Amino acid sequence: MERVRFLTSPLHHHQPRLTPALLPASYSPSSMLLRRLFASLSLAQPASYFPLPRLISAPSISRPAGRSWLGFAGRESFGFPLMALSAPAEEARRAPFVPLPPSNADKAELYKGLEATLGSPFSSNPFCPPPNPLILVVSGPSGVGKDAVIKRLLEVREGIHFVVTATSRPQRPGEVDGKDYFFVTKEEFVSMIERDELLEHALVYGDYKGIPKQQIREYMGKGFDIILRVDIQGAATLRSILGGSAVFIFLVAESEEALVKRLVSRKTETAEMLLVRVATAREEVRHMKEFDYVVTNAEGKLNNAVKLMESIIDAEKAKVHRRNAVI
Ligand SMILES: Nc1ncnc2c1ncn2[C@@H]1O[C@H](COP(=O)(O)OP(=O)(O)OP(=O)(O)O)[C@@H](O)[C@H]1O
Repeated sequence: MERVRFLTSPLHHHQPRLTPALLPASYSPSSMLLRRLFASLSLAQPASYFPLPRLISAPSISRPAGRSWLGFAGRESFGFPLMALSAPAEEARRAPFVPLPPSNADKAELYKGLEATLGSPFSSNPFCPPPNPLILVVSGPSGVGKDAVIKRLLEVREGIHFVVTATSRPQRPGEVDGKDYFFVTKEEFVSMIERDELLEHALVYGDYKGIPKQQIREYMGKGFDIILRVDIQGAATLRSILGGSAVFIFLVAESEEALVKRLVSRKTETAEMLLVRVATAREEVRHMKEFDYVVTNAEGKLNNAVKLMESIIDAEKAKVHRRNAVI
């Protein structure tokens, strides 16, 4: 009996398809149509109803390299081959037919066979290039725990650089110059502004604070993610500079009450300073909606806040449409 070979789409391997390139020499449109009809019927009905099961019983599952699956329409219709396939230019472009090795071939043979049939070697290039370094802008009311959360995050996760801010405020007990802040005089700070060395700067509670650009460039160049710790005013300025290229995270305590207790326990502010900070915090939480994420740093739950920060970083790195910050 004359053998007819079939192609099988990877998505419809139960539906063999005839392709013009694999037709027997005796092909004519009418005989083709007849065979097509038989094939369709035999697929639609149990084999016992059909007198020609052999015609399609063992289709050779192979695909010519570079060949479109559109040689024929599906078995629901009996159309002729599409014109595009029979065009001479298209024929010339096709790679020679390479049969697949049998399914029981060893792994290496099957791999090579798939490559040969597809007509090009499998690429070892990653599907997904490495993520861009992130700029994370962390903000929130005074005393919410920005320093505490960032410090712990840096302990548990590698590849993050905390940008040390320059400030003209006096050093607090326990703070280290060059680690917590660069402590400079007001005059020194003003000359940094004049030399355009700061990405952003502001006067906060009577003291200057600003972010040195060079530090960000240097660490992003080494592939580090960058953390910027700024007050709400600073975050708003950075949003206008960086737009959607950075990730803006708003840190809150679980309640105003908890925030005040935390500030009081820190014992670093006078009563007047506390009053200003608490009143300012009331206003600041209204700006939460201008951030990308909000992280609650609840009393005694510092680690939970840090875990959430890590999840945000992971999710940002898995984004299809990536942020691309340039300083
Ligand atoms: N989850 C938490 N539970 C209990 N105490 C915390 C928590 N997070 C931070 N603290 C404490 O709260 C106080 C304020 O924290 P921190 O200094 O980190 O706040 P901040 O937001 O950086 O404040 P500021 O903006 O005024 O510098 C610190 O004494 C810190 O140890």
